[in-house]
Amino acid sequence: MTRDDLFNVNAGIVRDLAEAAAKACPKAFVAIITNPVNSTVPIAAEVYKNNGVYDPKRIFGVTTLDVVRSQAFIAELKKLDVSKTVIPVIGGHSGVTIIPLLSQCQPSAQFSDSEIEKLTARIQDAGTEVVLASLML
Ligand SMILES: NC(=O)C1=CN([C@@H]2O[C@H](COP(=O)(O)OP(=O)(O)OC[C@H]3O[C@@H](n4cnc5c(N)ncnc54)[C@H](O)[C@@H]3O)[C@@H](O)[C@H]2O)C=CC1
Ligand SMILES: O=C([O-])CC(=O)C(=O)O
Repeated sequence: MTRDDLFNVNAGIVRDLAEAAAKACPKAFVAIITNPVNSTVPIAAEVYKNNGVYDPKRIFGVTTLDVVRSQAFIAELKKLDVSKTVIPVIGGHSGVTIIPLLSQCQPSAQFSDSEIEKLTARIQDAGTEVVLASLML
């Protein structure tokens, strides 16, 4: 089970909320956290397009957890102060679409090829572990 399995229920909820927002407050900044984020953001974008009010600079997917987890894993590995570790993460919010920019880590850190491989996989899979755990409750 992954975030994609949440699609059937959540797609309709996001569509209806986006429809209402496109009509009531088309200029608002919309931050979409509902999973699967990689699909719910495009759904909202399509609804806004259908309403003739789409502005790509106003619709966002929330992926901050991927940043926070990257910071925690890197600080742990490199014995850094997590509160001072900064690591940009770009892309989406699922598996290989989550792209931690390890070379841009601050303070700067050196990673071996094996560390890059393991860290990247851990960061990309961490959220899926959370989704799985919440479904087992
Ligand atoms: N992008 C991210 O980093 C994260 C995404 N999420 C996603 O956020 C979503 C919510 O997660 P939680 O807050 O943990 O769940 P939750 O179960 O605590 O809250 C869900 C809320 O949605 C409401 N709801 C249910 N059906 C609805 C409908 N038809 N219309 C409007 N509201 C409805 C429920 O009453 C409940 O208050 C999930 O899709 C989860 O996967 C959660 C955490 C992080
Ligand atoms: O839906 C959730 O609670 C989990 C999630 O996206 C994450 O931890 O990245």
